[in-house]
Amino acid sequence: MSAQRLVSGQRVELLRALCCSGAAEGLEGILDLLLAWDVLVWEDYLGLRTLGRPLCACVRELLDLACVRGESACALLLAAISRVLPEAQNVGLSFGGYEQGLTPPLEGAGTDPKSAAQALQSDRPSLVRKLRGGIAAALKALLEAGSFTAYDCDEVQLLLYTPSQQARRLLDLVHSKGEAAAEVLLQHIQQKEHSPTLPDNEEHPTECLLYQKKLRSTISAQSHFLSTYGGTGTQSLDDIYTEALLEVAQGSGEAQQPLGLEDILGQAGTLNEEADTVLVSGEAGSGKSTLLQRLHLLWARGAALQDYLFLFPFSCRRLSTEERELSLRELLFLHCCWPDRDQDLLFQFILDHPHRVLFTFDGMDELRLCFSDERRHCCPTQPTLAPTLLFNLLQGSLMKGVRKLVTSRPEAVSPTLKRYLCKEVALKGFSADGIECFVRRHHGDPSVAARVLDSLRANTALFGLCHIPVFCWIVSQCNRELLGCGNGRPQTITDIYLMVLQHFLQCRSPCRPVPSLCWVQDHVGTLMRLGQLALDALGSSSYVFSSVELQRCGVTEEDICTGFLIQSHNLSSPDRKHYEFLHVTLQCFFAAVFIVLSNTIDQSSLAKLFRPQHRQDSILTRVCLGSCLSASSKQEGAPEGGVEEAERPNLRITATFVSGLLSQRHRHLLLQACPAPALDRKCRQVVRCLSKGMQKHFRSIPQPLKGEKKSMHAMPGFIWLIKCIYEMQDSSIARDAVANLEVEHLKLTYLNIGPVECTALAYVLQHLRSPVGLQLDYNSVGDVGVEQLLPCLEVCHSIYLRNNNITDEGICKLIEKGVQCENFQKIALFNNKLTDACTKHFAELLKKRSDFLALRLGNNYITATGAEHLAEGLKSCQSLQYLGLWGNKVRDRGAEALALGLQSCSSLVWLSLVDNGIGSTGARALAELIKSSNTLEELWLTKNCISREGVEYLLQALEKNTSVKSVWLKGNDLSPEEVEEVTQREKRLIF
Ligand SMILES: Nc1ncnc2c1ncn2[C@@H]1O[C@H](COP(=O)(O)OP(=O)(O)OP(=O)(O)O)[C@@H](O)[C@H]1O
Repeated sequence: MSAQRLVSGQRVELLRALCCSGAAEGLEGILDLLLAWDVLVWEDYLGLRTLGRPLCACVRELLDLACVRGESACALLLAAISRVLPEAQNVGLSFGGYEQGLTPPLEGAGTDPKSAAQALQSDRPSLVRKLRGGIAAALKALLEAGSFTAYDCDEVQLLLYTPSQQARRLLDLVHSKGEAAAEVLLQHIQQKEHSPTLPDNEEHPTECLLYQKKLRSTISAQSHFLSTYGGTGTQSLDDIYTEALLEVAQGSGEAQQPLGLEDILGQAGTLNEEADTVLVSGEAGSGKSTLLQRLHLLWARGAALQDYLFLFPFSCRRLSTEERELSLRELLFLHCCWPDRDQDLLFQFILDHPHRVLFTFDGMDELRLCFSDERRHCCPTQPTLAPTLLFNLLQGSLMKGVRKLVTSRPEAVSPTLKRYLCKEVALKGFSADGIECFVRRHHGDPSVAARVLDSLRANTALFGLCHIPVFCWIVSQCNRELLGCGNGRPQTITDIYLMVLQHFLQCRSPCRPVPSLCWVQDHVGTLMRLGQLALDALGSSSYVFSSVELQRCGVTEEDICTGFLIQSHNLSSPDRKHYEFLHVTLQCFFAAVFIVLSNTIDQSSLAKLFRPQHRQDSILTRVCLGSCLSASSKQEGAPEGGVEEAERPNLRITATFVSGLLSQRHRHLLLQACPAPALDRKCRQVVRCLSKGMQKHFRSIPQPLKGEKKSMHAMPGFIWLIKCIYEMQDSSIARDAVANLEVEHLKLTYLNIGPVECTALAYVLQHLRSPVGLQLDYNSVGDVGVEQLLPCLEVCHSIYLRNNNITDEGICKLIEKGVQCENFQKIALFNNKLTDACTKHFAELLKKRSDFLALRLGNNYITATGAEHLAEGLKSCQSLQYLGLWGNKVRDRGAEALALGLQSCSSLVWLSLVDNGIGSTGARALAELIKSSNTLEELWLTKNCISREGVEYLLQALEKNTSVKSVWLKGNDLSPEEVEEVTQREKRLIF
């Protein structure tokens, strides 16, 4: 098809692709290329620029202009679009081969430009890339040469421009100034290219290198040891660090590829080219701080991230304790590393080279305030509050262009912050292999490691929990308790934390080295003192305690010796010690112990802990826990006007522990320290709260529209309630909780559901009274999660597990169970890691279950062999209505096998073989299927390699078929004329 027709025929799609992100970067990049390739002259460009104009209007004008200019302009436009737009935005666009076929002139390699101004135009795309990290230095050169005025410089550096826009604005201004200015700029760029290590400004490399050396050795010393376990500091990170699973946060719908550590700051998964902040999100204890620590260590050793001359690590926990106003300069030098000399020069160098600097901020969720972009602060030397500095750095108003790496729990990432993210990477904890590797590293003695692993494999719920590194660490740490626990095998998070409690109290407490059955009673004082400290602080998002705070709660030296509190090295000085809990989840656990054992917690406090926590509730939360909050945390008061307090995911974790502690299984322990009536009362109240919480969710279910299923879309709070119920380990509570849930479809997509959540979900949902469709798409269920879900498969008529990292191993277990489940009729497994190995099992399922309705296996790794196995099952299947194999590789042989297998199937309504490498031979076989079927309505064959000959078979088959409504054929091997011709003959062929 001609390029002109492709452009005019796809006008709507092109408009959507170029405007959907709302950012002008795509269009501007295209204009750069078109200018360089002489498709546009300067006047065209000025007319098409986006400055101050609606993006869509500019795109429309560009499309019109290309069409008017004719075929070669359109061909180059298509080539430019395919080069510039990210793949996700190109989906569905057809470039008709123009993206490769017509080779545009190489940037800067065409005819030799006659003048510097022409060189700026023909090299424009690469100049934009080169300039965007060094605007300040280029302006300085132009200013010094008298080509630019201070006013020009200000105009280029307007805050509202992205770095690329600043670079373009600079080039535009140079163009308007003429040849002399262009020469200055080119010369500056050439000089810069000859000194690649320290671009822009070479004046003070020695000072920079000296500071870099100091920074490296400081960071290396800080990150060498893992900070956990009693602060003994003896576990080196090199010995214990285990790779965890990292993925681009979901949303693209693409199959997830695991990322390596260096990919975090690489291109993969970039959503917003103009933003400089990368977020690593992960649940509590998933290893975010440890991952940052590893990156810091590697940088300090020169083993990773070497593009960055300086790395400045920050802890949000520490920033939260910073009460002074301070400037960016003070923040860097005081919080990270003090320069021994030439501070002014060094700081100026840092400001001039933002792209060579990396800031990391660990634990955004621990800041007391929510991210806000309302208070602007742009001056690097003017003091302000630490959170204001942080927020302005993240959004790029301060030190634009500097790379930021932030970690946070997912709940604490607000939509406002998301707007400033370049990309989001999800940290998913350990894989099954990772757990094994960690346990082996943790135990010097291989026989102990083997026994721990055996006991984990024998207890799948516990194995599921070990995907979260902090739980894996506890389980490994407490191997003696684990291996000796006999029947009472740990199942829940509370079980694990009670195990570590017992371990520390018995092994580390100086006063009672002999293990005792009454260990709670023996240590009740310690528990209450540490519990009160933990709870007081949680109410005000405090995680670091001064000696004064310890004294206020009566915490003794002996309590500290138990090892739950460690000295906070960053904040302690010889005369002022500060402490923090070993891990924040342990702080939550101690807070829960206090809530359960204390007689000062009244009913309303407990009720409020279980309320859904919205932001506006956070002040309330403080009030609700007021009875046990100490004076100091109350005094902190509300934040300054306009800034919201951060959410408190830790209160949810605390509530989960409270539920677990009140479970009957732990009653004997708690009775050592609390009378039964008090425990009964609290337990009854928690059960009531959980039940009420569930009812509230059910009440929010809308009445279905006519013809639709009654469906509930669960929010994160629902999963939390389910986890609390699981912690109670009482099936009657689980049964009552869902007794009133009457839905046909339960949607639990994008909720970070991993194996731990699957265990809890299955525990509760198995009690549903009528079968549901369980939609778990876009989570991290994995093979272990699938196994955990099996108990509730009985009540599922459909299960949707798209994009969940599931392999043949997990799916085989699911099918084995599914074959026996009466209600089970549909499964969707799009975007997983399935291969031919699982197809025999599906064939068995189809043979044995005469009422199975839908099998969707799109975007996996199934080839012709797998299709042949499936076909065996299809031969005896008389119920299947939907078969989806989009994005596999069954090719002609597979299509033939499937078509043959489906010949006798009198129920099939919908078949998708999109993008499967099928040619005309396959089309011929599918034509036979069309002839024999009187149920098939839709056949999807988009993106294959069927030629005109293959389509002829389909045409002839359709002449004899009345049931088929459409055969989708876009993206096959037909010329535009052929497409025209066949659609004239058969309207049901859709291109
Ligand atoms: N990659 C890893 N290799 C070895 N151990 C790890 C790893 N990640 C985490 N751990 C263990 O788990 C503990 C908790 O991890 P970490 O503090 O990094 O989690 P986090 O995600 O930052 O938690 P939170 O959000 O609650 O602060 C660590 O102290 C360490 O013992």
